[in-house]
Amino acid sequence: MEARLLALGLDNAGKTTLLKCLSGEDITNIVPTQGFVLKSMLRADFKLIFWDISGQRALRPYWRNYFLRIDALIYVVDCVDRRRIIEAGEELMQILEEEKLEKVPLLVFANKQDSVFALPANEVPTRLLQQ
Ligand SMILES: Nc1nc2c(ncn2[C@@H]2O[C@H](COP(=O)(O)OP(=O)(O)OP(=O)(O)O)[C@@H](O)[C@H]2O)c(=O)[nH]1
Ligand SMILES: [Mg+2]
Repeated sequence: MEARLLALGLDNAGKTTLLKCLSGEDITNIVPTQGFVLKSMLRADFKLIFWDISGQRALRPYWRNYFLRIDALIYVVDCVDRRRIIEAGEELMQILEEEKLEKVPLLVFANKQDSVFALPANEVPTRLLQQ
């Protein structure tokens, strides 16, 4: 069995860190992703293929190039960066308008909950939707 997952979210949200954590890699020296990184993880007889895409504003128009044949979408939100929560919401809304993603399950990952300044995870959906 094989599943293709796409990680999206604003720059600095923590996509690369999350994926490296999942694959048990060192997370001490993570740099902003340039373009995209393809990551493969084998779990028992299950293969997970992750597309880790840059969240930099200039590269966001390219997100849609990865929407084909995706089994799930993980949208990572930096809960400490309250200033950009509306921007994160706007980008998410644009993604959800894509026909190719119509039937694709979405996980919104309320990241950086270890920080005392983080917006609590249960408040994230409402804040993302406020425009
Ligand atoms: N406190 C805290 N910091 C985190 C967490 N996850 C990521 N970070 C930090 O957030 C910064 C950005 O992490 P990245 O994983 O590079 O973010 P990204 O979403 O891949 O960013 P781009 O590749 O530029 O799109 C780094 O300094 C990480 O150490 C978290 O759960 N808690
Ligand atoms: Mg990255």
